[in-house]
Amino acid sequence: MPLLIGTSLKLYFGRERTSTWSRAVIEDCRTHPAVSEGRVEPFIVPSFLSIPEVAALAEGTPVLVGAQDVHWEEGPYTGEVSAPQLRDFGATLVEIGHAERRRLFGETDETAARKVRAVLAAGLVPLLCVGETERGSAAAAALAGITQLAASLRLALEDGLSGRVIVAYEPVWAIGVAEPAPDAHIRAVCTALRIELDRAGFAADSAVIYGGSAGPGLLGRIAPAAQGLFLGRSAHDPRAMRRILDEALELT
Ligand SMILES: O=C[C@H](O)COP(=O)(O)O
Repeated sequence: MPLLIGTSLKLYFGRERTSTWSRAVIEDCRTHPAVSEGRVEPFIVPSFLSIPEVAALAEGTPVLVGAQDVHWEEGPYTGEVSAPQLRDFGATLVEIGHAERRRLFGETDETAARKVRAVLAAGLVPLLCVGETERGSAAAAALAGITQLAASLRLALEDGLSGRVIVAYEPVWAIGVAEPAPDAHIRAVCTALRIELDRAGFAADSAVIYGGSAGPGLLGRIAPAAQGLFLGRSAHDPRAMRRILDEALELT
């Protein structure tokens, strides 16, 4: 299985920088042996507004394009974006339940569950974020993550939906800081989440990846327990993405 390596641009870049950055990163991905040999599946999650442009740039390459959020219904929901719209505009991944959306916009495991169901029903891939809020033991973090994962998959499983699911383990206390969580902590929690995800019976190419102040140098210390990286700030410099692709090539 290829490693998944990608980033959400959150709300960092405007139109022009998104475009310049995406061109550079997609070109690197197109030509890098880690990608062309199928060892890495890269992904980019820009703002909604840039999805059509980034999807057009990524066409014909293995780079997946995602959305940072979704609504679970269609109809009278002013300001929202639906899963079928995202599909029509070229997204294949949909991020759900990021810590910033939980903290700032009141999202819960229940709203995550509705979104996972809507995304799978539209034939898209949920990129579901889970992670404990406080720093503690790996055992407590694994239990919290498994509980969140089970709650977020509940509605999709009840409806008998299948497909690929990507889980991003992002301990909240390790997002936006100087260092990622300790390697052993990441490995232990990702392993526990992977067992739970496998138990749920989604597609074989489902994966658990790590995010939270991740950057060059980390992948070799946490793979294969983590099957990839969800990058934030470190990916703003396309050279960092390239370095991580180099590291993935050495590993696989
Ligand atoms: O979506 C990405 C994560 O929230 C990580 O962001 P960060 O690497 O800037 O901490």
